[in-house]
Amino acid sequence: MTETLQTDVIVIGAGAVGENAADRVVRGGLSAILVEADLVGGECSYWACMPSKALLRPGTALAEARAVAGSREAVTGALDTGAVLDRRNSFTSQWDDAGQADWVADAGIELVRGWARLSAPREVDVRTTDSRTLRISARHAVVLATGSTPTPPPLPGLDTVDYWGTREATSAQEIPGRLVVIGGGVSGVELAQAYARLGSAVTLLARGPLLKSFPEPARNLVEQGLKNAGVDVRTNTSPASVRGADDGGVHLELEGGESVAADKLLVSTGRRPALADLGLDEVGLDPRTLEVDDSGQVAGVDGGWLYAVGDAAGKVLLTHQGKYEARTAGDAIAARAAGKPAPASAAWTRYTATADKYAVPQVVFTDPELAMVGRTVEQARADGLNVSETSLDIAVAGSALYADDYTGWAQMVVDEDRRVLVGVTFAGPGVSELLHAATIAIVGEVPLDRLWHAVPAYPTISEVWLRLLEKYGL
Ligand SMILES: Cc1cc2nc3c(=O)[nH]c(=O)nc-3n(C[C@H](O)[C@H](O)[C@H](O)COP(=O)(O)OP(=O)(O)OC[C@H]3O[C@@H](n4cnc5c(N)ncnc54)[C@H](O)[C@@H]3O)c2cc1C
Ligand SMILES: NC(=O)c1ccc[n+]([C@@H]2O[C@H](COP(=O)([O-])OP(=O)(O)OC[C@H]3O[C@@H](n4cnc5c(N)ncnc54)[C@H](O)[C@@H]3O)[C@@H](O)[C@H]2O)c1
Repeated sequence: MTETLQTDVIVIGAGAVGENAADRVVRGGLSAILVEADLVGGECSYWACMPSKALLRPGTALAEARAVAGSREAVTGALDTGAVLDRRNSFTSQWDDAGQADWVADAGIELVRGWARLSAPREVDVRTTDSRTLRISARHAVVLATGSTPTPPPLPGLDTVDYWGTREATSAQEIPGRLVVIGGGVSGVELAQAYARLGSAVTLLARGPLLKSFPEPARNLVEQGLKNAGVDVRTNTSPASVRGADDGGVHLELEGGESVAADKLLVSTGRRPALADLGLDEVGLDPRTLEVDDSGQVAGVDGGWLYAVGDAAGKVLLTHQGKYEARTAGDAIAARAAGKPAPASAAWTRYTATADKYAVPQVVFTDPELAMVGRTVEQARADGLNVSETSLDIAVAGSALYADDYTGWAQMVVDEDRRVLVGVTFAGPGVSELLHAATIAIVGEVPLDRLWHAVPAYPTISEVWLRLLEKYGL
């Protein structure tokens, strides 16, 4: 028998993004049901951001202690692998979502556990985890916050071997002796370095350069950091086939004729929005061509009741940006339900995720870190902007104090017609905490002549801002 429920807004997917969307509509005075098929908290909490950073941080902390004379002499041991894994396990709450489910309840959101599918406009059927069938109807909106799924490469033999995706790599309880990683994107480089520092002999295969979308001097520093950690980095290298080896591991033939043997294979070759088996066809939509506007609303839906946010929307696959989309969509839903105008076309309103286009910050948490916000020179020129580029090595009193032989690089991209920043990149130890200043300068469109008055404290790495502005000509 089908049970029925009614609410104002149904949110499908209780990852970080779905949680925020539901929270926002409840804060806006509406009721919300949040449907989750797996763990409340989603990928970021249990198999992505949190565990991957927990695996990286101890290696970075140890390397930073070794980079300073005085503390270097005090470091006599190696990483304690068991303690690293225990700390990672505690960051994922041992893959138990009770804490997050409590947060959902405290936020006034109703949680339904099960797999949700659209069955009609504003209507969702849920096969619950305890095998009931629910039909939920929404008075105002349905929000897709279903995340993304990995896209494995069409590699001959891959379906015959037992390989890791990022889920297995972030939740593993043992460190493989030899690990081969396919994919030179952010997941690939972060996990390659984490495992190398935890004791694996790691080979990283990238079909092009590492971290292709970042400025070359910055990604070169990360590549050197990986090599310093012992990773065998092979750029412009693709596997031709893989098969199981007699010792229980894997054997890869590379396109150049070489081969690599390993105990484990990690495939991290990207992700795509998780829109399959959601019933989109039931409401006349093709999951392959979903168009989502700046307020999260899906195009071509009568009455505008369908929204998509976070990885599911496919715009920017980052937790913080997805949560921002969730806040803007949640506010837009609440405003529209109250009959207020919430146009998606006006930039920088609380109903539009404008920063998705101009000011996305991202940190690659390797050692050294790579932190970038906004556009590269190439992206800005492709957008028709008249930009200049100023770059230099990070060499200020703060960086010298931070680490002996500190090596870093910084770049700013300036829109010359408006004399404002449109892109900033830092690479080097400890630069991730410099990034938010750049994000504020870009979002605030702070004129360079005013930025000149933002004096960095002495002696911090932030003094690189002063050097950049001086080199620019101020
Ligand atoms: C290894 C790795 C490391 C990363 N590190 C970072 C990082 O450091 N910083 C960062 O910003 N981003 C990072 N990311 C990206 C980040 O994990 C994602 O952008 C983020 O998790 C997306 O959140 P989401 O809520 O949109 O999706 P998800 O977290 O995937 O949540 C979607 C939820 O929907 C549920 N669901 C799907 N379909 C249904 C259905 N039909 N019915 C019910 N429930 C359903 C799923 O079970 C899931 O819980 C990383 C990604 C990876 C792979
Ligand atoms: N620190 C962070 O913020 C962080 C960390 C990890 C992941 N993420 C995000 O999660 C998403 C997924 O990360 P990801 O690293 O899996 O994806 P990605 O898209 O960043 O990188 C995928 C890599 O795999 C390569 N690739 C794709 N198909 C291939 C093939 N057939 N053969 C060989 N190589 C192939 C691509 O060239 C690319 O280098 C990204 O959007 C990323 O930004 C963020």
